[in-house]
Amino acid sequence: MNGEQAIIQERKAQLRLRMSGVRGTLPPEQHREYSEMACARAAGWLSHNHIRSMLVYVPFRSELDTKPLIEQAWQKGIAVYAPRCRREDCSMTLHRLRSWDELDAGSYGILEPNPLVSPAASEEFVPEAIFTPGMAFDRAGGRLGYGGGYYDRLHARIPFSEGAGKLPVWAGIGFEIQVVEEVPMEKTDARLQVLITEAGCLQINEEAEDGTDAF
Ligand SMILES: Nc1nc2c(c(=O)[nH]1)N(C=O)[C@@H](CNc1ccc(C(=O)N[C@@H](CCC(=O)O)C(=O)O)cc1)CN2
Ligand SMILES: Nc1ncnc2c1ncn2[C@@H]1O[C@H](COP(=O)(O)OP(=O)(O)OP(=O)(O)O)[C@@H](O)[C@H]1O
Repeated sequence: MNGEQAIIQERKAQLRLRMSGVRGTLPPEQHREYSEMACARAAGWLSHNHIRSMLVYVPFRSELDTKPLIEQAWQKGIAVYAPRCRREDCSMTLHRLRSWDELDAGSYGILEPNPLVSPAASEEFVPEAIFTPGMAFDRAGGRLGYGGGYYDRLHARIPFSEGAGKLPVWAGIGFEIQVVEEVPMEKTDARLQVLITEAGCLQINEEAEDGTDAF
């Protein structure tokens, strides 16, 4: 690790500390209302872009509740996939999710698809949209996760998938209170193309000026 990377990682650690409690400050009623508003925006965005398959996180801790989005997608016949963590190498496998019964407590206590009921999709499979979780986001596509690098690794693998046709659109979905001025980004961190919150759906078009890759 070089000095510049070490500084960015230290800034990320500080931002994680600052943001870790923020989502939890939303009163339950607001948490539910904002989750529904953001999910409705996300569902509208899917329709507008004729998206037929998506990867989406199943919420844990105080994350935005993506269940209304998943149910909307089921109703519209959009194929829903959820990730399963492999802690050994911080990678994720993608599993088709057809009902809530297919989920079990997995890594970190996150509800994940039971692989016996829903086997992993092939490594070549690429969903048309990927909704990422985050502790913080910025308006230039910056995203801060829990620090496992799970989504960065997924991004690193997908463009190189054998036979991958269209690349997915990467969209962050979270609460407006999670949007900060700037998330520190390393070279391996990819930027989101869309940011959806209860307040709006932001299309991020600008070229990054710091050399970080776009999702
Ligand atoms: N709903 C959801 N699913 C997700 C993610 C997410 O952010 N949200 N992830 C996004 O990448 C991955 C899981 N990443 C995680 C990484 C660390 C910890 C965690 O609890 N870390 C401890 C400290 C270290 C440890 O116990 O190993 C902590 O925060 O206290 C949780 C999830 C994949 N699935
Ligand atoms: N493509 C990759 N291959 C290997 N290691 C990677 C890759 N991308 C990121 N990493 C490493 O993973 C670690 C965590 O990265 P980072 O802090 O960006 O996680 P995060 O985006 O907050 O987490 P997550 O994606 O799990 O929510 C860092 O040490 C980073 O160098």
